[in-house]
Amino acid sequence: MFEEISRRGLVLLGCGKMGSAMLAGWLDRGLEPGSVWVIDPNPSDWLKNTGVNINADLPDSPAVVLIAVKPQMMGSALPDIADYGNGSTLFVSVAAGTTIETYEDMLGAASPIVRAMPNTPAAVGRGITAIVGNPRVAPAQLDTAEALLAAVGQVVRLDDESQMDAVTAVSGSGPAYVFHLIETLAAAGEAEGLPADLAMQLAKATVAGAGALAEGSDDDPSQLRVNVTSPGGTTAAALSVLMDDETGFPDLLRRAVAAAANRGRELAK
Ligand SMILES: NC(=O)C1=CN([C@@H]2O[C@H](COP(=O)(O)OP(=O)(O)OC[C@H]3O[C@@H](n4cnc5c(N)ncnc54)[C@H](O)[C@@H]3O)[C@@H](O)[C@H]2O)C=CC1
Ligand SMILES: O=C(O)[C@@H]1CCC=N1
Repeated sequence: MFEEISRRGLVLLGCGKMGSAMLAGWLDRGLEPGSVWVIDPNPSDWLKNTGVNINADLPDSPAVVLIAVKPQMMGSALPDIADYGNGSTLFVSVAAGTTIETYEDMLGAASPIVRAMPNTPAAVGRGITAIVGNPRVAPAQLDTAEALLAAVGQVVRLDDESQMDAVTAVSGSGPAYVFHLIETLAAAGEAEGLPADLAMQLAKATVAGAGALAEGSDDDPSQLRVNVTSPGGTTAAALSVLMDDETGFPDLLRRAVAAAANRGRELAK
């Protein structure tokens, strides 16, 4: 699956949390470290031990340049790869907010550019990434982007770039909401008298198990919820709090997801 990248190379611009999550997944799945060139002024110890090329002379015509710097760093980072613009190199950006039009302005309108939104479970092969390309992206290049990202989880293709801020708010940022759920579920268990390590073990296993059941079951999540809820029992007591119209999850998550999507729109400006 990595043949073209093995031949021409992959340049990773920025290798922080998201770049490392994807790189870890690719290396686990057999990508040769020698075919990866990372540009990052602050390489982590983990990165230095992977065997990839770090801040070294770059290949002439890499198959893919993957952009994983923060949106606010684009102005200073993109000049390092601008020479690849308007050629056969495929650019794939995972930055929240930064639009395809911005890349066309900075890298050349003839550049094939895929905008992607992955998430950090990519590090364990359980990510999900949404992708959309500009008209310069040939079908085979979109397939390459999809194959690269499919190596670290599921991939969905979007009809329209305008969906990207909502995707970012649901699945790009979403792992943080789930991690916060684990933290607060464990803290609530402690408040009910459990030792901290036991509360955390219960919270992590519950979220992981429920996620696996939701993904693998023929029943939808609302039915799975009903299956846990004995009439007049403990779950019903908890859900009366969580499903409260004014203070419960639905309104809270609606506001949280809207805040993330709005921030994505602001970053685009
Ligand atoms: N962390 C996440 O869960 C996700 C992040 N993203 C996107 O990934 C991008 C990176 O985010 P994180 O990895 O979280 O940030 P990060 O801060 O962990 O990583 C950014 C990296 O860029 C490097 N960097 C700074 N200036 C640079 C330059 N001029 N040239 C090359 N590298 C430079 C930094 O040293 C750092 O290692 C962002 O655009 C973000 O929107 C997308 C989906 C999920
Ligand atoms: O917080 C952020 O802006 C990035 C994009 C999605 C997840 N992390």
